Amino acid sequence: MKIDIEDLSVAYQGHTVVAGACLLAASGEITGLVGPNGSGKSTLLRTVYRHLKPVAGRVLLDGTDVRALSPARAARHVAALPQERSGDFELTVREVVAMGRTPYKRAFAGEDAADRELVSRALADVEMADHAERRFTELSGGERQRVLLARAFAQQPDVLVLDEPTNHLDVRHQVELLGLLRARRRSTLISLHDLNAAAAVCDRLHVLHDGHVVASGPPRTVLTPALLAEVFGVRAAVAEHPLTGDPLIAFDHRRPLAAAPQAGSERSEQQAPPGRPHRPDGARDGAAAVRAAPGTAPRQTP
Ligand SMILES: Nc1ncnc2c1ncn2[C@@H]1O[C@H](COP(=O)(O)OP(=O)(O)OP(=O)(O)O)[C@@H](O)[C@H]1O
Repeated sequence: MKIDIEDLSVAYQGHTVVAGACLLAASGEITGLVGPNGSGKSTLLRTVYRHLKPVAGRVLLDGTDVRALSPARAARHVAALPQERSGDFELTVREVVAMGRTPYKRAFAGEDAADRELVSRALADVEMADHAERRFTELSGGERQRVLLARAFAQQPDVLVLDEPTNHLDVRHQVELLGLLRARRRSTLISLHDLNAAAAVCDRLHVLHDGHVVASGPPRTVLTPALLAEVFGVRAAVAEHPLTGDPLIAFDHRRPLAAAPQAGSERSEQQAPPGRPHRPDGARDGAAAVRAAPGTAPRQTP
């Protein structure tokens, strides 16, 4: 199932924080949202899982506006791992994961064998099967995150919407979670702060800056030193990962703040200036010009 986000604007108390965003998350692909703090990633994701209503624009699931779906129908299509947590559940881990089956149940209907099997599998996927009978409130932050992810898996959605799913996870569980997402090949829209993780796991990236989508494309063409300087304000080199061949970003921790880009400097085809809406056009994807951050030697990625 694909997600089409068309000219989406979202506001809090009249203050627009996502402005005319257009992006496509293709069926079966992992689509990443990256951007600085406050750029609008969570807000955009909240409109996809219907927590927020846009002031303009639409979110289409295979052409159907998500707001036209009943809550149960929407929950069968979209499972979310939001940043905001709806209270601490006084439930066992297994009961929390079983909540993922609710959209498929008639009122007061209990679990059947198929539900129990799906819940067990979801718990095993996130390595929490041994904790199934523990209280959710007794878990560490990373363990809770994995249980909530298992709940999303148990929901068997067409689309997974994950807001910073690697928060709280140690490095092994981060790697495993992202590997699991790749192995599942389910349509996934994911926000990530870790740009190296985004480069490794995402088929396409959309970069948000001040509520605008300013660049879109495969990680290799989007994550350039120029964009990292301009959008994130950091000096960085982009190399090839020696083990995987993915883009590998090395930040300059000694001089983190990049100088403002030179006026009239070269810009890749997919990169609109911050503050100006970018309309992704898959047909125009291709190798983008790679410009080094100010003060570094220019380099080309393959
Ligand atoms: N409930 C809210 N009420 C008012 N303003 C909000 C609310 N939630 C977010 N904002 C504001 O909207 C803007 C975008 O926030 P959002 O959480 O979408 O950004 P983000 O890119 O996900 O940030 P981060 O990387 O820090 O999680 C920010 O300026 C934020 O302060």
